[in-house]
Amino acid sequence: MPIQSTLAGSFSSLLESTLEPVLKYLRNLSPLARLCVTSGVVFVLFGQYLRVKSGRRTSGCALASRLSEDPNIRVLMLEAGGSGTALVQSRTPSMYGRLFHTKHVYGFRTEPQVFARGKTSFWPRAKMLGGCSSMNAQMAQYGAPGDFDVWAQIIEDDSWSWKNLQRYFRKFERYIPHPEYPLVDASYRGKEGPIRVGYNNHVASESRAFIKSCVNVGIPFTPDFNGPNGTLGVSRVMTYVDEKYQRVSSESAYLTPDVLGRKNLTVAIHATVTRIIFEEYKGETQAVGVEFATRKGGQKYRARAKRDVVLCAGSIHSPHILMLSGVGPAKHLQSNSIPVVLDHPGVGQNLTDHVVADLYFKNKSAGSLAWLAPHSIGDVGKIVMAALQYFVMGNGGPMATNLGESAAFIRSDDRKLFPSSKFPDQLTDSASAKDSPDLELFTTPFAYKEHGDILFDLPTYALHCYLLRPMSTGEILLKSNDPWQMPSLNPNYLKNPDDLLKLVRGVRVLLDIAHSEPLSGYLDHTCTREDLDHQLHLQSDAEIAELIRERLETVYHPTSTCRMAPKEKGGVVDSKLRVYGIKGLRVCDASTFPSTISGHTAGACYVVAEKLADEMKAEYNSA
Ligand SMILES: Cc1cc2nc3c(=O)[nH]c(=O)nc-3n(C[C@H](O)[C@H](O)[C@H](O)COP(=O)(O)OP(=O)(O)OC[C@H]3O[C@@H](n4cnc5c(N)ncnc54)[C@H](O)[C@@H]3O)c2cc1C
Repeated sequence: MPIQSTLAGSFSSLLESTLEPVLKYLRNLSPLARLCVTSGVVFVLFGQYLRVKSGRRTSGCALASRLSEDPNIRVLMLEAGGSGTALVQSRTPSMYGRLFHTKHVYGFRTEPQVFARGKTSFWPRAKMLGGCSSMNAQMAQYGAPGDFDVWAQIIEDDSWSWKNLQRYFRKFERYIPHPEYPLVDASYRGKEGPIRVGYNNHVASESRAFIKSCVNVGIPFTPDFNGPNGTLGVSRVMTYVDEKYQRVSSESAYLTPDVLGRKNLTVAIHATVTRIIFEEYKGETQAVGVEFATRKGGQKYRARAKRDVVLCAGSIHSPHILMLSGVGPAKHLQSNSIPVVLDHPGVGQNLTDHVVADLYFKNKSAGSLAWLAPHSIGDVGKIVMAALQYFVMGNGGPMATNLGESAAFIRSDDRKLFPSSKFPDQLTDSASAKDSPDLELFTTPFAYKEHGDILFDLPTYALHCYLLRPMSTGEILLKSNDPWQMPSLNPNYLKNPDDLLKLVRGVRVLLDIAHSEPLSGYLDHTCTREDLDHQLHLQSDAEIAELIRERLETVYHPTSTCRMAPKEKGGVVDSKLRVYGIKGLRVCDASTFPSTISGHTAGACYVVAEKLADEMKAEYNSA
C-alpha cells in the first residue's frame, strides 16, 4: 500500500492501537525521564511530514534539534538509553570513566586481536541521550583539513571538502574566549552554535610542561588545533567544557528545554530499535518505519515514517540494525537466517578505529591526580576538598579535568623528529595531506590500565601515543539474528605492519619528551619499577613494539562501517547519506565517515548532522 495513503487514511488508529502501550510506558517513567521525554511535547506522530530516527546520540540529537526547527517537520526520536544530563558522572568532566561498567554503557569487547597478542579490547559505547558525547573525553579537536578533502574525493562531491564544511563547523560551535588563551583567533571560531567550546577545563602543571618539552624536542607550538593553519603542532586541548565546568554534550546543547518543548519533536527513551520495516512500492523498496521494544522479550511497538527513517545509532549499532533488517552482505544474512531485503556487501565493513599505547611514569610533584582513585586517608581528604571546590563552591578545580589535557599532532615521517639515521624505514604515508598528522601524543594527569579499572599505588603521570590514520581495517558481523545479542567486532588492530612501526616512532618521541625539561623535572626517572616506563628509552625498537602489542587499546573512535562512498567502492550511503537501493532510509553518524579523521570524532559527527539537517529541510520544503 502506498505510504502516503496509509498515513492519510489510518494513522490515527495506528497511533492508538500500536503506540498506546508506549504511551502507557511513557506515563510510567520516572519523573526525570518523563521530563526528558515529554517535557510539554505531545506524542503526535503525523503531520505534514513524519520522520523516525532511531537513537538520540551525538549526531542524532543535533539532527533532531535542527530538523524540528521547521514546524512542518515532525520528528520522533527513539533512544535505547536514558538521559545523560541526569548523570553526575556524565556532567562532571573527570568522571566519565565511572560510567563504563554501568547500565548506561554497552560494554562491548572485540574479537581477540591476532596481531596484538590475541587480546580482546574493551569498547564502551554510550547508551544514553547524547550518545558518546555524553561520556567522551571532551577533547574538541576536529581533525585536519586534508581529512575532509579526502572525504570529498572519495564520495566525489565537493560539498564535503574542508572549505565547504567550514560553515557547519562554525554552525555547531560557540567559542568561549579564555584569558589564558589569547592567541586563539576567535574570529575563526563559531560564535552562535549550541556547542560551547573553550579552555574551561582544569589543566595540571605537568600538562603545561609537556607543551614546553614538546617544543624543546622540535614540535612547534600552535595556538589552535582547529585553526586556519591546520592541526600540526602542540597545544593545550580545547574542550567541550562550559563556563560552569560542566560537560557540553549533544543532549545538553541541542535538546534544551525550548527544543524539547517543540510540538513537532517527540523523544522516547528506553526504546531500542530492533529492525527497520520495509514495504515495496512501485517496484522500489522503501523504509516505512521501525520496530522497537523497551527490553528483550518485551512488547514490540511499531512507528511509521512518512518520509525518512534516519539511523543515528553509531558505528556499531547502525550497521547492526541494517543487517538485522535484511540489508547487508547476503550470504552473511542468510547464514544468520535473516531474509535478504538488499544485498549490501559494504554494511559493517571498513571498520576503522584509533588505537593508543600508554606510557606510565612516577610523578614526583604534588600535581598528580592519581588520588582521584584514593589509596589513603590523605587521598580521601583531597577528594573531599576537590568535591567541595567543584560541587559546592562551583569553581572547577581538579574535578574539571577532562583527563586529555594537552596534545601534539605530528607526522611519523617528520625527519626532524625521526632522523633517517635512526629511523631508516620508509613507511607508507597514510596521512590525508602533506600537512596532516598521522600520530597524536597526549597527556593525562595520572596513569591507568584497562580504561581506568587498574590504577597505580603511587602518584603517576601518563603519556599516550595514538595512531590517527591506521591502515588496518576490520568488520562488524552478526553473531545471530537476535537484536539483543551484540554483534562481533573485529578492528584487526595492527594487521598492517606499518601501523605498528608508526606507533613505535610515536613512543620513541614520547620518551624523548618525558626526558626533556621541563616535564622531566616532574617525573622521577630514578624509579626502576618494572611496571613503569622510566627505563623504556633503553630498550630496542623490537622490545617497544612488543610493549605496544601488549598495551594496545582503543581510543573509542570506530568509524566508517556504513561508509559514504560510491557503491562499487564498498559504499553504503551516497553523498546525501541515503542508503543505496532503498528509498527513505538514511544513516547519520560516525559510521558514514568515508575514512577516519586525524583526530577526535565528535566534531565531525556534529558537522555531518548539521549538513544533513540543512539538506533535508531544503529537500522537504522544495518537494
Ligand atoms: C570514552 C570515549 C571517549 C571519547 N573521547 C572523545 C573526545 O575526547 N573527543 C571527541 O571528539 N570524540 C571522543 N570520542 C568519540 C565520539 O564521542 C564519538 O565518535 C561520537 O560521539 C559518535 O557519535 P555517533 O553519533 O556516531 O554515535 P553515538 O554517540 O555512539 O550514538 C549512538 C546512540 O544510539 C543509541 N542506540 C544504539 N542502538 C540503538 C537502538 N537499537 N535503538 C535506539 N537507540 C540506539 C545509543 O544508545 C547512543 O545514544 C570518545 C568516545 C568514547 C566512547
